[in-house]
This record gives sequence, C-alpha cells and structure tokens, in this order.
Amino acid sequence: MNNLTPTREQRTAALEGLGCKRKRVEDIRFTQGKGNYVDDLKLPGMLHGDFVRSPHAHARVKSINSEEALKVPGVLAVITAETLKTVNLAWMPTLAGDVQMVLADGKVLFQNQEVAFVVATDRYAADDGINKVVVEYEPLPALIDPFKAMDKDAPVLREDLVGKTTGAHGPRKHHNHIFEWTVGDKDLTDAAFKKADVTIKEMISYHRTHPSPLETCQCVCSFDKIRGELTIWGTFQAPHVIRTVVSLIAKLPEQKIHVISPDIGGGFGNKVGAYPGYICAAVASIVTGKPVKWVEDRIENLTATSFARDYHMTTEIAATKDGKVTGLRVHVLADHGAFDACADPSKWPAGFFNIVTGSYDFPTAHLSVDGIYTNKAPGGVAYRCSFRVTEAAYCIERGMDILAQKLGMDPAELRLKNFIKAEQFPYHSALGWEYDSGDYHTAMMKMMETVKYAELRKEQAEKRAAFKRGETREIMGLGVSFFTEIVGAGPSKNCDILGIAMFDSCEIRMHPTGAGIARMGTKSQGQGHETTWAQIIATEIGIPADNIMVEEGNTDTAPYGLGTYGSRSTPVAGAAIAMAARKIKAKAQMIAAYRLEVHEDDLEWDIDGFRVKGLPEKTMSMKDICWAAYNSVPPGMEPGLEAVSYYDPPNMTYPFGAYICVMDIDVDTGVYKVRRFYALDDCGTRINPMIIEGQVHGGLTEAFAIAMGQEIRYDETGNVVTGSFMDFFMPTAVETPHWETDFTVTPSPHHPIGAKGVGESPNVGGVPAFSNAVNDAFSFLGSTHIQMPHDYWRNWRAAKNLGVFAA
Ligand code: PCD
Ligand SMILES: [Cu+]
Repeated sequence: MNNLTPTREQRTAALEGLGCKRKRVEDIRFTQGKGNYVDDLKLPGMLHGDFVRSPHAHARVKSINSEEALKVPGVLAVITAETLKTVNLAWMPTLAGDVQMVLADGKVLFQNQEVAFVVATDRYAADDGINKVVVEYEPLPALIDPFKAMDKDAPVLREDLVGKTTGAHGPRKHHNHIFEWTVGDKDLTDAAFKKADVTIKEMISYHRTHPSPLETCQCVCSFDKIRGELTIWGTFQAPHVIRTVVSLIAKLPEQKIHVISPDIGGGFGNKVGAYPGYICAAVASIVTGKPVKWVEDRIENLTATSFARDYHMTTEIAATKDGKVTGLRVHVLADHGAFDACADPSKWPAGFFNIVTGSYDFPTAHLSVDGIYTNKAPGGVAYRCSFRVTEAAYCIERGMDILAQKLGMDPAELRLKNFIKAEQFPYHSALGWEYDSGDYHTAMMKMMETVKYAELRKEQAEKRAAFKRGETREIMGLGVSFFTEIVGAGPSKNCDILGIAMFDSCEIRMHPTGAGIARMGTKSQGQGHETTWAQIIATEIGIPADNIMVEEGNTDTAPYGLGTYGSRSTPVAGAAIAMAARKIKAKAQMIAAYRLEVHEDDLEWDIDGFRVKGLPEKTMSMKDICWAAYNSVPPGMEPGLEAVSYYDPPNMTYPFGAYICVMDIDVDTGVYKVRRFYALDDCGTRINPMIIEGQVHGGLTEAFAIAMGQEIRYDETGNVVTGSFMDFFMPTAVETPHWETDFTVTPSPHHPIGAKGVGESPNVGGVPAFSNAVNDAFSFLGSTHIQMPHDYWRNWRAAKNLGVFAA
C-alpha cells in the first residue's frame, strides 16, 4: 500500500460518522448572526398583531369597546371572540381533549389571558391600539390553591362544562375536576403497606415553572386569496401536527397549508402546543389579505403560553426493615390551569408519570392522578422531560432519600439494594412499562468511585459533628440521584396525537456525485440535528457526513413526522434515518453487484463501499455507486437512489444515569455553593459525544435553575409575581456551577443503531440531585423534606424552622 492510499482508519475518520465529535455544522451560521428566525422574516405589506390581555385571574367580561382603538393611526382591525365566532374559531380543541378559548368568550380564567387581537401596520401602533381598547370586567373570586379546587364551595371556573360529568379521560368528580387516572394494583399495594416493617409518607410538590426559551413563541401567517393557500412560518417543534390541526379546525384542505419552522431559538417544550396567537394571526391574514406577524414578548411568554410541572405528589413507600422496597403508592394532584391543554400523547392525561417506580424493583405499586382546573395559565408542557417524567423521577428520588433517612441507611446503599438488576432486562415494571435495557449497578458504582463517595460521607459526618460543637455554620449535603427516563414516543400501540400514530420519518435522496439531501419529520431547536443525522447516514452508507445536507421543518418537503420533543428524535427519527439509509444501501448493493459482475451475496460492506469477498482489490465505492445509479443500473431496475422510511418503534427507550451533587450551605444566610456536580449518563450508542456533552450541560443548567429558584408563582388573587426575568430565576454563567460529565454505554436492543435519547435526561436526573443535596444537608437537624425551589431565602427559612438560630 503506498502512502497515498488512505488507511481503513483514515477512511472511517473521513466519514465523521457515529461516535465522532463532529463540529456542529449549524453553528457556522448561528455564531455569525446568520440564523434565520421567525422574527427575521419581513414580508411586503406585513402587518403586526398583539393582544389585549386580562389583568384579572377570574372575571366576567361585560363588554369590549374597540371604537377608540380603531381611531389610532395604523390600527386596522380589532378581533374579538365575537369576530372569531363568525368563522367558528372562538374556541379551539386542545391536545388533551379539552377546548380552550382563543379569545375571552364571556369571561377570563387566568391573568394575561388573550381578550382581543389588535392588528396594525407596525408593532407600536398595535400597542397603542391595545391601550385604547376598553374592556369592562366584573371580577370573580380566583381559585389559586389547587388543594381548594375541589372544595364544595369552590368557584365554578369552566361554565362551558357545567353539567358535564365526563371529560376526555373519563368521569369528573367535581366542577373543577378534569380527570382521574389510576394505574397499578390497589389491593396488592394496600396489602404490601399493611405488611411493611417501615413506611414513609410525604407530600412532595414540584412547583410550577416555565421553559422560557431565548426566542419566544411567534409566527407569520400569510393567506393567498387567489390560490386559497395559507403559509405559516412559526416556532413549531412539530410542524406537521400544526398543519393537520390547522386544516381540521380552519377547514382548509391540508395541501393548501404550508407550515415552515425556520431556525428556532430553543423550544424546551414551549413550542409544542397551539396557542391563540397562531389562530389570531391566521384569521387576521385571511381577513386583511396581508401577512400578519405575531411575536410574544417575555412577560407574555412567561405568563400565557404554557407552564410546566405543578404536581403535588403524596408519596408513600413500604419497605422491609433491611431496606428492600415492597410497595409504592402515589397520589398526584395535578394543577392544569384554566384549560386542559397539556401536551401529552392523547391517551396519557398525566403523561408517562407511571414511570414513577424509577430504577427500583417494586413488586407492586399504585398510582392515581387527579387533574384539576385553577385560575392559572393552561398548557402543561414537558420542559425538558418527556411527559411528566421529571415529576416522576423527582417523586421517587426524593422518596428513596426519605426512606433511607428513616431506615438510617445510606441513600446510595438503599438504591444499590433495590435496583433492577442487569439480568432482569427487559424488565416489566409494576405500573406497566417494559424497560428495554440497563445496567444500573455499573453506572452507580462508577459514579461512587469517581467522586470517592465514601470519603465525602466521612467528611460530611465530621462537618456535622463540628456544626453541633458550634465550630462551623456551614452544612454539607450530598445529593444522590439515579434516574430512569422513558423516551421515544412512541409505539403506535400506545402513543398518538389526536389519532395520528407517533412514528417518525426520514427521506434520503442521493445525487449522482455522491452527495445527498436528507429530510426528517423532526425539527431541531438547537439540538444539532443537521450535524448528528448526517453522522448516522455517513456510517450507514459510507458517504462523508459533510456531503449530506439535512433539512427539517418544511411540511411541503419533509416526510410526515410528529416533531421534536420528549427526546423522541433519536429513538424514533434516528431509527427511521438508519432504516432509510439501509434501503439505500440495499439498492446500492444490487447496483454494485451488477457493475462488478458478481452475485450480490458475494459482496461485503467495507466502510465506504462494497468489495468482493475474497478479492479485496475488487471494490466499488458508494460514491461511484451513486453515479452508476443515474446511468447504468441493472436491467429492469428504476434509476436513481433514494429511500424513505416511516418508523413505528416497537418500544420506548430507557436512558438512565447516576448523578451526584455536593453542596455547602451557610445556615445564617441560606447561601449555597455547588462544590461539585458529577453526571453519568447512559444513552446507549452515542452519535456525537460532543453534542451529548452540550445537551447534558444545558439540561443540568435548567435543572439547577428549577431546583434552586425558578418558579412561576401566583399571589392569592392570581397575579403572577414572577412574570419577568427580574423575578424569574434565569441562571447566567455567573451562577452556573461547573459540570463534570461521564458515561456508560448500554445499547437499546430494539433500536437499529442502539441509541436512546439524551436531551432531557440531565433535567430529569438533575432536579432530584440538587434537591436531595439541600435536603441531605438539613436532614441531620431533623427535617425530612423541604419543598423546592431552594433559593437562599428558603434555605435560611429552613434553617430557622429547624431551630439553628435559637439563642
Ligand atoms: N445517543 C444519542 C442521543 C442523542 N444524541 C444527540 O443529542 C441531541 C438530542 O437528542 P434527543 O435526546 O433525541 O432529543 P431530541 O428529540 O433531538 O430533542 C428534544 C430535546 O432536546 C433538548 N435539548 C435542547 N437543546 C437545545 N439546544 N435547544 C432546545 O430547545 C433543546 N430542548 C431540549 C428538549 S426539551 Mo422537550 O421539548 O420539553 O419535551 S425534549 C428536548 C441530538 O442532536 C442527538 O442527535 C446523540 O448524539 N447520541
Ligand atoms: Cu415532563
């Protein structure tokens, strides 16, 4: 071999395929300010719409007077529920099977609810118009405390539902009740509790928060009257679903709707749902015949489009005296706000919360969830967790720590004792899931050895003794968290959105010169799909990733897919990509056999092409096969080289991880310091380790934000008191701790390349690690559970309540 012939290693490296830390191709435009976001779009004659919003959390709308607003220079129209009724769009269906007002119809049910839509020649005129719209309200008592929602005398929020005793998910028990969802074996679980040596019971709340992506929700709608076509550019995580929903509710033929998601500045679940702004901009464009832009501001984003969490979880664990868990019982009070607009697969009113048995071998469990209405914003979204998984992980990981405390056992040791063992996979959980693969002990041991867990516990014991002797005012906490995620929604047998199965898709088209374009039903919001999807194709078909262009987000060109959220892109679309590539490869093999004049079975794959078995010099590269596909295919074969795959996954994937947070808290000020944070993730086969690391950094930062301060809080009259970044904790580089990342690799047995999702994992595992660290720090003073978020003030108050300031 001369030195001009590349080695096998060089040929492999040239592909930048699976496992390569390939630089993100999208960053070339992002880092130079050349991204193309919705707000960059400026169409000729484009108008701007903005909302009149309710200052009240609950009020009757007596009248809306637009007369003065219409006199404001530039204001062209004021749309109200009455206008929308003429086109039957005053209310819209939600993903959760409820209905939601697009604009206030008779009453308002949460602060900043959309009341009227002012359309003007520019944003300033629209805002001036808003100030001139006169709305007469008659305030009603607001229902804010979820625990009072089902009181006998609780105010009736949803007058449209009066007398309806069943909802989308079964019977309703009360006028503010949405659904009750139960899973598991109640009798067996009750019996386990009766027999238990030790039980714990704690009300664990996961407070309301918000994903607040850098770019808020927005769209531009343009209706072409002549063609009868509607084009919508928007910040959609699921563009195809938006097209179908618009077609169904606006009664426009689906082929005449073009939905385009351009570059998106972060989604985090916020951009899954359908919001009144989209409907109003579309209607305004149809009415005016001009393109209409709607862009949320920060306060609107935080207070009106969606929320996350707000789960109040009464958690009970039964165990033997030596620490073997024997039963889990959880009741959740789920505060869904004014309309049930939670973004979950349709059959799952509380998402996949039944993953709450976590990483532990619970012989039996029982779960019940009551969903309720309150005077708060609707639209429960995942916020970096697949459908209520972060709530479930927080519930069980806090629960295990509380149990360890009661048993006087080390929390890590309790976990090791109860883990599902490697040989138990595929594992059937007591609440109905089939975990595909895992090796929890190995991951946990690696974490404990890397951070020298035993030494940390020793140091903590010494510090506690010193604290008790009055020698220090600092306490130390070790927050252990071991999570199991469930991502990849999902198998058509249990996942659909409004009846559409949750498959995903990929289409690959190879061009004659050995380059190609690939399109998917997913949509990157920053995750780096343009980079990673090409890596999968590179390894599968031996074409350098640089020669594959990845395009997502245009419903006219991309095959139908259910979009990007719930870390489903890698498990579902990632599989479709590999399958489409394999179809390309199969055709390529026939072409190569024909050209090399051998039988197909005499060929074997070798990095970037086929070679004849036993004759290594007789080869045909994939690049050459691409050319041949356009001029000399075997007789009877169609020319060209393209393939499409729609992939219905046989199961979810179950990533997992072992995290630990080491924290020091000054009891006199409540100020905490994250001394160390170590995160080991197992997401099966790793496509791009650098992107994974970035995903983990981002997810941990969001977990840190949520656990340590971020909150959407209402006062008793229903005012949002954390409605801007002045009050809503958004960590910057200054507050964010240093992250140490690590991994193990346990491939998914059913995924074509063995990959599981990872984007959400750090949030799911991170929140309990932080909260357990705070709780662990205070536990020796006699507390069992302190509610999140753990900001300085709450830490100080916890210290005070535990009597450390007693003179
Ligand atoms: N094994 C593996 C896995 C994964 N990967 C990578 O990583 C990423 C991610 O992935 P996933 O996990 O599959 O996911 P997706 O689906 O793609 O995405 C989603 C997610 O993602 C995350 N991340 C992120 N990033 C950014 N930058 N931005 C954003 O926004 C975001 N978001 C967030 C969220 S929230 Mo939800 O929506 O709540 O449900 S869900 C979510 C991509 O790129 C991929 O490729 C790799 O490499 N490997
Ligand atoms: Cu979630």
